[in-house]
Order: sequence, then C-alpha cells, then structure tokens
Amino acid sequence: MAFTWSKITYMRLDPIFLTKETLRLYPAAPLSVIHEAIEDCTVNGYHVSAGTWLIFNLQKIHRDQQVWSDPCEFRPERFLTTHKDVDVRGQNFELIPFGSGRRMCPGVSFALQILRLTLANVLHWFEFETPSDEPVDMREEAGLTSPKATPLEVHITPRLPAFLYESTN
Ligand code: HEM
Repeated sequence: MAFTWSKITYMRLDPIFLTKETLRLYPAAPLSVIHEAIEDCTVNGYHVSAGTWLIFNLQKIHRDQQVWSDPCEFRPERFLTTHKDVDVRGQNFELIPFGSGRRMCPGVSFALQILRLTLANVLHWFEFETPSDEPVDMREEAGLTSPKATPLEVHITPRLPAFLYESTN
C-alpha cells in the first residue's frame, strides 16, 4: 500500500517544513517589491540597463517545474528529501519569499520563529474540519498579497482537556 502523508504525520513533522512549503506555494507577496538596477549588468543573457525597475515573480519562481516536482502540490516532506538544503533566507534563489540581497526582509528570523510557534500551537491545540468535510479550496486570487479565492470556512474544536485552555490570570 502506498504511504500517504496523513494529518498526523504532518503534525509530527517539524513545523519549519510546513512553513517553508506554505511560503513556497503562497508567498505573502506573490510579486516582489520593486528594485532598481544601479548599474548595467547581464543576467542569464539578458541585458539590464542601470535604472531599470525589476519586479520578481516569486510565485512563478516557487512553482518552477524544472526545480520542484509536482510544483503545485503541498508536499512539505520535500524539505526532508529532495530539497533538504533549500532554505528561505535568500541564499537559495529557487525559494525567496523574503527576497534576497541587502534589501531582503529584515524580519525573516522573527517571522520564522513566530510562524513556527503559532503553527505548532494551533495544530497541537485544535482540530480543524470543513463544514461539509470538503477539502479547503486553496486557490488564490491575484493581488499584492495572496488573498484566498473563496473565504475559509472551518470548524475549530479543542483537542486537549478543557482546563488547559483556561487563563491562569
Ligand atoms: C511571513 C512573514 C514575512 C514575509 C514573507 C516577508 C517578506 C518580505 C519581502 C519579500 C520583502 C521585500 C524584500 C526585497 O526587497 O527583496 C520584505 C521587506 C521588508 N520586511 Fe518583511 N516579511 C515578513 C515579515 C516581516 C516582519 C515580521 C517584519 C518586521 C518585524 C518585516 C519587515 C520588513 C521590512 C522593514 C522590509 C523592507 C526592507 C528594505 O526595504 O530594506 N517583515 N519582507
């Protein structure tokens, strides 16, 4: 029987892999902010004159099928296997949700820690179900950020004993 990655398996996976895969498919900004070339240069055979405004299509880069197998599939385990050395900190140009270079996001470390902690807590504390048990529609609309095409509708229920949710204040 083929092994499938169940919800339980994902919960055991380090949330950093879920975070990377989520930022790959749904970078907070699908298009980068505008950069301006400060000098003439040639990139991959393309001449770029000084003063040219450059916008990187991050979402397209992140779904390049020459780099990512099944590029549109959510497969966090790829960061344990085929892409285990690929990070989001601007050194691997196939995955740059925080940009790269001297103007890359200075909040990257903070953001990664918060995302990891939040995701770990949310998965640990709550059970998520869609009202009709349908898979969540993960399509996104065009925009400066990645808005969902259809609003998210989920039922959230506690997984742990009730007293653990009580405030200690
Ligand atoms: C998931 C969370 C975040 C993502 C995906 C993200 C992504 C980005 C991207 C793509 C850029 C443009 C980089 C470039 O020009 O190449 C940027 C810039 C920036 N980000 Fe973030 N960011 C995140 C969280 C944060 C946080 C938490 C902070 C602050 C606490 C922050 C502060 C900034 C600032 C100040 C810039 C402008 C840097 C500059 O132009 O020199 N970001 N971010």
